[in-house]
Amino acid sequence: MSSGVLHRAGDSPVHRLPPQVKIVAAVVAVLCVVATPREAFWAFGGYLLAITAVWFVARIPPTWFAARAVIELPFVVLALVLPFTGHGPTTDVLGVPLSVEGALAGWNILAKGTLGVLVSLTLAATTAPQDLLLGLQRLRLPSVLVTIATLMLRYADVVVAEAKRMRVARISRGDDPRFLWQLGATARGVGSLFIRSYERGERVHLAMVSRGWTGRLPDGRGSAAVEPVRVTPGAPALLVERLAFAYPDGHQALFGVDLRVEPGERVALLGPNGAGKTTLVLHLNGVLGGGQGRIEVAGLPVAKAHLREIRRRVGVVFQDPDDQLFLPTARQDVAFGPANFGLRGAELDDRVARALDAVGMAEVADRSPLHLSGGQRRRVALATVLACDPEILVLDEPSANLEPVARRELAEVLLGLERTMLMVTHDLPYALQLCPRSVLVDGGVVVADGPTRELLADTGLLARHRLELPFGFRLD
Ligand SMILES: Nc1ncnc2c1ncn2[C@@H]1O[C@H](COP(=O)(O)OP(=O)(O)OP(=O)(O)O)[C@@H](O)[C@H]1O
Repeated sequence: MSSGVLHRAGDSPVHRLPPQVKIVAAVVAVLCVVATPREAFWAFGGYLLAITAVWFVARIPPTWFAARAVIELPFVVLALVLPFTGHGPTTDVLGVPLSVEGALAGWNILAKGTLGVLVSLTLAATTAPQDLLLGLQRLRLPSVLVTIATLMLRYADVVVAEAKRMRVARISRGDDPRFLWQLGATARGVGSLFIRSYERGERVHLAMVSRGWTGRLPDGRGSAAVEPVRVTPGAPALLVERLAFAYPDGHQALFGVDLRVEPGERVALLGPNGAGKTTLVLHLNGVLGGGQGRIEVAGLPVAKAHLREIRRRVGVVFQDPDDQLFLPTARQDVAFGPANFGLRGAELDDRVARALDAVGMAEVADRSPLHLSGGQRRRVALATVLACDPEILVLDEPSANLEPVARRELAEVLLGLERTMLMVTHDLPYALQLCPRSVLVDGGVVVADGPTRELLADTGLLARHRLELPFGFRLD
């Protein structure tokens, strides 16, 4: 959405029209086009004239539409085939007999298809995707449909963003997708684009599941409040015993992990790439399961019967904030989790406001998260989890891709939160700053556990597990 796939930023009377008015106008225009008899050639000319007048007012050059008209290709192909395959009387064109009925049917499809595409492109060009969703909401479309449209837009955004990244990567390696001999590479690129988009979609889904999503849309009626479950007094915040797990493809990632975290502790989870850190944390709120061993959260076993309560208690902030943010505004994204857990009305609004406030993001509440900077997005992603009021905060690489100031500001926010915290990180100074205790995982088992300063001072241990303090960093 943010990438403005189709939306062309501008400030014209057309851009300024309320989105619901534009949606209704577009639907009426398409219905008129469809209802027009195919022989009324003048009417189609009139429609085209009206559409170009809108482009003129909106200051969108026809070339912009020409470049995107490729989506019309199926209509063109069909329109070209029909004169050859149609029945009835024929007429000779350059010695080739063409079906009159087929030609008229082809024209009908081409004219109406083209006008339909142009109307849709005009709407998309002059209305930001999030405004389109707002327009649908104002038109009182069932909230279920608006949510589905939101998710579809988010997915389209994911596909376009991946496609752009892959295109840049290809072009920078000397590839030029315009040439025919690059067709093979382009085809392979499309295949891998879909796999990557699917994987991204999976991660967005995991982040949704982690915030209480059960497949039911939070439409204000569906979710019941979470029943409070009795906490075992004196139980550790987290208890993991002999946890072993293999992915469905047979790859074993965990080989018997033991971990105990007391309430209020802040623990860093360190380890080289592929050590099993993410696999471990995804077990803590039951997103991954089916392995062997025991996991308890405040004495409550992580089992199917308690998953809702477990997910309310264990908030997972994913590594990439884009996996966590998918709704039109930051406020809606932050409300997603608590709404799934049954909060409504003033209570929900209050929870959202407090979470945004806690991360210093109250002023961006009504902006699209996808238009925020990387640091702001990470804070909003944290707010989406804080709003669920979890007792345990699990953060996967919170400082990744942050500029130094944003990294420090996030550390200040995290230090101000009084919660049990488990932080997966490769950023060893960050671990030292935020977590008095560190657990080192490698090869799917815990290989060291102790005060962060002591672990980081053990250069032999770090070297054996491919960890290294940054150049110039000294442990004083
Ligand atoms: N969906 C999957 N299917 C199969 N194997 C997987 C899957 N996800 C992860 N793995 C494998 O499991 C092992 C542990 O991966 P995991 O992502 O937990 O490591 P990590 O410690 O978080 O690594 P990193 O620091 O690189 O993020 C790796 O060998 C990885 O290739």
